[in-house]
Amino acid sequence: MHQYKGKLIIHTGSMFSGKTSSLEKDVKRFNIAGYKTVAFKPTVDTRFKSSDIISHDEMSIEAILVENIENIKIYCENSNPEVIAIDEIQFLEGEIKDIIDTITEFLSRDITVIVAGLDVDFEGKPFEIVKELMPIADYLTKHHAVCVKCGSDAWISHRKTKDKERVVIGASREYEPLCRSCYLKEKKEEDAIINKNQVTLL
Ligand SMILES: Nc1ncnc2c1ncn2[C@@H]1O[C@H](COP(=O)(O)OP(=O)(O)O)[C@@H](O)[C@H]1O
Ligand SMILES: Cc1cn([C@H]2C[C@H](O)[C@@H](COP(=O)(O)O)O2)c(=O)[nH]c1=O
Ligand SMILES: [Zn+2]
Repeated sequence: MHQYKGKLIIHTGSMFSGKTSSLEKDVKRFNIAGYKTVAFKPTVDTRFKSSDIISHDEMSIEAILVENIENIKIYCENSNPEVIAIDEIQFLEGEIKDIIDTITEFLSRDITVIVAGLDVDFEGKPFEIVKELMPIADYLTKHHAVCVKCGSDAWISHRKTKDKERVVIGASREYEPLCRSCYLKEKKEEDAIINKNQVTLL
């Protein structure tokens, strides 16, 4: 009866672009259509202190917390879902190859996989797993937040704090979506302040 099988659906883009709400909407539609669906999210994102997937506009769906793709594989071996959703895939621990191989295996077993994840980090560097999954996708949507400086389509999640580690969990206190032009302007201003401080220290 269920016609929709073994598709990879990717929602990517910057923070606040609607990746999570789109994944949630897909999951809700598959549930309405009667598909056996399960959603996962990596444990690293502890923003909401709940296992639910919660979007920035506070829509939520139930999810299971996992550390790596092996956890997902084991869970699915026992529960046989027809549709698997993974939010924040960039935070899934382990080898990229293992993630790709497992997702490919799900697809070959007619399981549909929906993933949401950032395409680039706060410096514009690609998140490898999303980059590697893109060519395999049946449906790939690059979503755009609104640039908070000029209202254009955002390209990057600009980090407002001084933290330099790649992973810093946060929301609008720590990040703002910016278009390329506003981001480059912001970087120039930040660099000018750093240079000025260095001169003062000499
Ligand atoms: N600058 C912005 N541009 C677009 N949406 C924003 C912005 N700031 C806050 N939002 C909110 O974020 C929601 C999208 O949240 P979500 O689906 O969780 O995005 P993502 O998973 O891509 O971070 C929008 O529907 C809107 O309510
Ligand atoms: C850009 C960027 C983001 N993060 C963190 C910040 C948030 O906790 C998530 C992204 O959540 P969203 O659902 O896409 O809004 O990722 C990070 O750790 N490092 C980064 O460079
Ligand atoms: Zn802008």
